[in-house]
Amino acid sequence: MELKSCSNDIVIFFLNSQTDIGPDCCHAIDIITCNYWPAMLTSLGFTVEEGNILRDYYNASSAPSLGGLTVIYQPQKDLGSFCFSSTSQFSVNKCKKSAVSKKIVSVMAPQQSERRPATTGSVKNAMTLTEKIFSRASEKPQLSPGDNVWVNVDILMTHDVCGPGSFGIFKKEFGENAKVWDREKIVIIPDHYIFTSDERANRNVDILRDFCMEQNIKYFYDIKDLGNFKANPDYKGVCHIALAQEGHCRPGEVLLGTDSHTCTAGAFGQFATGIGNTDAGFVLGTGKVLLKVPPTLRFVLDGEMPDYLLAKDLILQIIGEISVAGATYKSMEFVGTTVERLSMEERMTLCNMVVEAGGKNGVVPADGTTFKYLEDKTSLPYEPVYSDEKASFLSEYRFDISKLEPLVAKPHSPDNRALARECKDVKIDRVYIGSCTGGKTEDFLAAAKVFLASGKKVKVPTFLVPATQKVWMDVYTLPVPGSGGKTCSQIFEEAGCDTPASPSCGACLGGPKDTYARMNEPMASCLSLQVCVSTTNRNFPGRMGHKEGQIYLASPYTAAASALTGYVTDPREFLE
Ligand SMILES: CC(C)[C@H](C(=O)O)[C@@H](O)C(=O)O
Repeated sequence: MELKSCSNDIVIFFLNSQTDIGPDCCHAIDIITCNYWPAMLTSLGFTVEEGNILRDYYNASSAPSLGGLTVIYQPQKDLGSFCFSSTSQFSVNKCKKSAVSKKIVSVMAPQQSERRPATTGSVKNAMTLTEKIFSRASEKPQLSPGDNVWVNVDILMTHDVCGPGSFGIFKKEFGENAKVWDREKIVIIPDHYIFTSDERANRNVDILRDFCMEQNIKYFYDIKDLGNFKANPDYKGVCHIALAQEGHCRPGEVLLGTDSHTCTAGAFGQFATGIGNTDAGFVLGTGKVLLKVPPTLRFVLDGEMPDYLLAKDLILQIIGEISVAGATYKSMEFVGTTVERLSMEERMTLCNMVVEAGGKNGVVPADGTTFKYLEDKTSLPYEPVYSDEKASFLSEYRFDISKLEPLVAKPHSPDNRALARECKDVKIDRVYIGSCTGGKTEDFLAAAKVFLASGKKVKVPTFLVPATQKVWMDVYTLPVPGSGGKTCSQIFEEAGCDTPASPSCGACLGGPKDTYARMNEPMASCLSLQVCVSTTNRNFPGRMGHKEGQIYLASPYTAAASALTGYVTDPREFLE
C-alpha cells in the first residue's frame, strides 16, 4: 500500500500492484470492509470514515473511471513503517496533512436485461478474446480497451474470508430483507481457514451458512464436521479448483470472485477476475459490475515442452520476464503449440498466477481439451469466443519452451526467477505441495513420479495438502503411471512424506497459528532456518506464517526433487 498523494487536504490511498501491496495477506481487497483493515488503520492513527469509499480496486490503474479515488482517510499522526500481524509487513509513506472527507458518489447500475447472444458476427473492429467477452456481457457491440462498461455477471464466488464482509455490504446497501439477484449464480465455498480452532475463522463459516440458508443459495459447499472432512460430502476445498470440478467454469462467461486467484478460471476461455467485498456486495444485489476493458498482452508459447517441466515453470518464466507489475490491469492471453497441448489443470496453473504479474485476467482459448473436460461437468450451454486474427494486442511475447529449464522464484517475490540448478546449495527445511496453484490431482501425480523414479526417502518434512476432496480421493485411488498400480498415497508413504492432509488452502497463506504445515518454527532438520520449497503462488515475507520464512516457489517436480535431497534441486536429477 502506498500513500500516493496528499493534495487538497485529502489523503488518497492508491492500492497498487502486488509489488507494493504484495506482502499483505489480502491484497487490496476492500480495505474498509475486510475485518482487519479498519483496526490496522486505526492503530496507525487514522479515523476510518465509513462512506468515504467510492470503490475499491485491485490496483491504481483500474481506478480512474470513477474519479481515481480509492479510499480516503484522516491521518492523525505521522506514518512510518509498521508490521501488521505475523503474516504481513509493509510500509506506508509519511504524510502530515490533515484531511477532510469527500462526498459519496453513488453509482447505479442500469436495469438488468436479458442476456443477448454474442456480438461477434456484427462487429466492425477486430477484438481480442477478452474484449469479446466484455462486449457480450455488456451488450455493447463495439468497445475498446479503457472503456468502462457495466458487465452482466454469470457467476459470483465468495469464500469464508470475504463472504461475511460482502454480505455485510449487500445488507447495508440493499436492505436487511433484500434478496440476492440470482440464487443459482452465486457459489459459496468455505476453503481458507477451515481446519482450525480459531473462533473467528469458525464463525466466518457459520456466517456463510446462515446467509446461504436465508437466501436459499443453490451452490453452497458446506463443512460442519471439522474433525473429519469426509463426513461432509458437500465440502469441496479450494474454491478455484472446486469451481472447475463442479462445472461452474464455462467458456465465454464472466466469473467474478472475492479472491485474487479467481483468474484461474481463465483456463476455460472465460473472463475471470478477483473483486473486492464492496463490488461483491453490489454484484450480490444487481448481478452487475462496472469494469474497465483491459488491453491484452499476448504470450505465444511454442515448442515441445520437455518432460521435466510443468506449467508452473512456464508462468514463473513469464513473471520473471515481465516482473510482478508487468501486466498490471492487462489481460494475459496464452496461445501457441505448447499451450494447446496442456491439460486443463496445467492451463489452470498458468492462469492462476497471472495476478502475480498484476494481470487483470489470464485466458486460454477454449478448444477440444476444454470441451472434453466440461462434458461431464455442466449441461448449461456456453459460447466460446476467440481473438480475431486482426485483433490488436498491446504487446506480444514469444517463448521457445523446448529450451526452458526448471525454475524457481526465490524469496521474496514471484518474479525473483532463477534456474533450480543455480540454487542447488540452498539448504531447505521443508517442502509444501498444495494450494490452488499446486495442489491439483496432476500436481500430486507429478510429485509421485519423481519419488517413484528416485526410489529414495525424503530428507525434510514434506507436507501434502490436496486442494479439494476430489483431489484427495484421486491421491488415494488413481494408479500412478509406470508404478505397477500404486497410488500417489502409497508412493508418498514409501517416500516418507507426511500423510495427505484435509483439503483446504492450508498454509499457502499462513492462516491461524494451528494451521497444518504453517511455518511457525524452524523444523528440526534445519534449526536456524525456515526455508520452504513450495508449489504455491506467493513468497512474500510472512506469506506462509513466520515473517522470516524463506519460500522458493517451484513446480511439483522441483518440490519433490528438493524434498529428496534437502536442497533446492533440479528435477532432472531424478527424471533423466
Ligand atoms: C484471502 C484472499 C482475499 C486472498 C486473495 O485474494 O488472494 C488469498 O486467497 C490469497 O491467496 O492471498
